[in-house]
Amino acid sequence: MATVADIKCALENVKYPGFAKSIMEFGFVKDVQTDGSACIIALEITSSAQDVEAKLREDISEALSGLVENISINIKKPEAPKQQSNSTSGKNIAPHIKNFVMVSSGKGGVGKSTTTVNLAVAAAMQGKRVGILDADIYGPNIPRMMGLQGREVEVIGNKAKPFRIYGVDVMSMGSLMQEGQALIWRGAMIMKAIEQLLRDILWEDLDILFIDMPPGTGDAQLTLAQSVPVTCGINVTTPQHVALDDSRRSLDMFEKLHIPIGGIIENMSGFICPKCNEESDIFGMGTCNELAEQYNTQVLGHLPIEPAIREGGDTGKPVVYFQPESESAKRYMQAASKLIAYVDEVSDKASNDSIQPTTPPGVSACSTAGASQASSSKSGGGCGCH
Ligand SMILES: Nc1ncnc2c1ncn2[C@@H]1O[C@H](COP(=O)(O)OP(=O)(O)OP(=O)(O)O)[C@@H](O)[C@H]1O
Repeated sequence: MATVADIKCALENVKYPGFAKSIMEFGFVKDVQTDGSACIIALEITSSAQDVEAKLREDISEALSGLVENISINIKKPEAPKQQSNSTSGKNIAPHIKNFVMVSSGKGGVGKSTTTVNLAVAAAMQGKRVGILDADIYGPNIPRMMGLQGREVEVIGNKAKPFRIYGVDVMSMGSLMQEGQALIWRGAMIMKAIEQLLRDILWEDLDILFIDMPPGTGDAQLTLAQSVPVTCGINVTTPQHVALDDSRRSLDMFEKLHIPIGGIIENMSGFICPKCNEESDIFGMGTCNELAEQYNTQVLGHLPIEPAIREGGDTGKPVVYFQPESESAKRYMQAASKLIAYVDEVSDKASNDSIQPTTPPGVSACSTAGASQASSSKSGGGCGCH
């Protein structure tokens, strides 16, 4: 005759799908009742995904198969989120910021930070209250591109004040680390850093916070999406086919995290000669139109290779602000207004309800390691996005 203790002991072996910890360790088992041959188990889980429920039913039945004959499993779970939105009931650690735009790229060096800077300044020039959060922890270039290198961060209480320049509030990991300081980031550290950049910075009430992400798809992206309801993501790519392949991964990530896709910027699309102003094709042009169609999104702009863009980045004088008559500046302005229109359209729908972590605070939801192993956890295994 199985007892409640026997059943609970067997449930210790049932892992929560995608994680290394059991449903008992997570505290998801709320009640167990048995008369020895039949049992009723009440679970409360944080995922609304059908496949998580189905897997749990299967694993629990298997774990109890030799112990009791009749098993009844009641699972309480959150309501399923609407598609293409990330819902208003999820976590938001910076609620005074109206919209969050995640700027991503499949790989490094394609002009993600350059795009972030120029789109943000362009949006500010169009009357929006704008901020830039440089979350590219591996290569924070925003301070140089915004002319903030060497400037001391002002600390008020235990919070840091963003810099204000060209009408934009700016904070970067680069301004908080010593120059040249190299850090090796692990899952739990990345989570903490991203959360602090949102929570411990004195952000004003902003219309849009542009977030310059590290290249690729990893813990930083997932943490951001879990910390605030990201209004939309944009992808920056160059026109070569190899770059487009990497972009697909980035766009897939948005879909997986239920982040609406605001559009694609095709950067280094053609070359504008500074001498004759003629535009010529170098890496290809217009190749991301098909990608945009595939992901049911828009191309925000085709930005040419223009020396003025690079010079603006190197000297901390964004081209959109300092050379508004240049072709690039005009295209950034157009791209920003397209993005603003999209943000206004989807703003109310933003929610991250469906991707909340099921792990305790400080433990990476992407990690298969338990809380006690958090400091040595590697990302990989299961992740918290359902
Ligand atoms: N359209 C462009 N024309 C000329 N130079 C450009 C253009 N876009 C970006 N660059 C230059 O290319 C270099 C890389 O750009 P940027 O740092 O923005 O890329 P990134 O994708 O953010 O890189 P990382 O992922 O390494 O941070 C910079 O020197 C920048 O000034």
